[in-house]
Amino acid sequence: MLTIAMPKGRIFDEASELLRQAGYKLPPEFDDSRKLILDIEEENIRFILAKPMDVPTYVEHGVADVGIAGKDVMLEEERNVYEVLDLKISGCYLAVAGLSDGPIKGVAPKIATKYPNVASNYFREQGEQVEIIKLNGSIELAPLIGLADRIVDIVSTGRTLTENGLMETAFIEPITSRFIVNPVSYRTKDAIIDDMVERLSAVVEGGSGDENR
Ligand SMILES: Nc1ncnc2c1ncn2[C@@H]1O[C@H](COP(=O)(O)OP(=O)(O)OP(=O)(O)O)[C@@H](O)[C@H]1O
Ligand SMILES: O=P(O)(O)OC[C@H]1O[C@H](OP(=O)(O)OP(=O)(O)O)[C@H](O)[C@@H]1O
Repeated sequence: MLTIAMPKGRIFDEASELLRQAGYKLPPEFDDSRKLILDIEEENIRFILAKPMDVPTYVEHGVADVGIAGKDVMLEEERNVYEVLDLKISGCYLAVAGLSDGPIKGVAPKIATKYPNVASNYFREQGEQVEIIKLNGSIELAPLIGLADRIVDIVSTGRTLTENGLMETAFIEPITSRFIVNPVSYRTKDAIIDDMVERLSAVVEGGSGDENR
């Protein structure tokens, strides 16, 4: 059996749709279940439903053989997993934003973010010394109430920035979801994983993936 770590939340619907297009028979109950472990016996697949940020952790520890994770999560977590396919779903990007795009005053400006590693790597590469403040959500609030000078966060439509009077000051990295694999599973379950990667890849590249099935 192959265990796949699926992110709950935003990515889930697009990832399920991709798997269906690749020919995997996921029952309708799959979409609105509260179960955290779902076995699809006819496909010989077990799904575990995880917080998006935790998916690489399950895969690194081998309790999931494969998983689907945002590139943002991969950059933040730096887990020992193989990133084998860009699924090209749930697109967005990481950016720096603030109340204005002028220079920031002070020696070590405060940067609020859900992504402390991404943010500190980015500012180190820029040669800027900053103080990182880790938050778990509503990041855009931080500059509005004086907790931080800038934020590092995901931008998708740009609506959250606009509605809070913030502007993007730098683009960091484009983000899509990735298919990731545990290194040991890649050796021991190569046939089933290769098959899954091929089928997903066919869908991503434009075919339906199950044309010849
Ligand atoms: N507008 C967006 N905001 C945040 N993440 C997005 C957005 N668009 C796509 N994504 C992708 O979705 C993933 C986050 O999904 P989701 O928001 O469901 O999880 P979360 O950040 O853990 O949310 P929460 O903490 O609200 O439960 C990110 O890792 C990213 O790759
Ligand atoms: O550019 P937009 O389309 O507005 O999307 C970007 C916003 O969406 C995410 O927040 P989320 O909705 O996950 O809420 P959170 O603040 O709890 O992280 C992200 O952190 C931004 O705040």
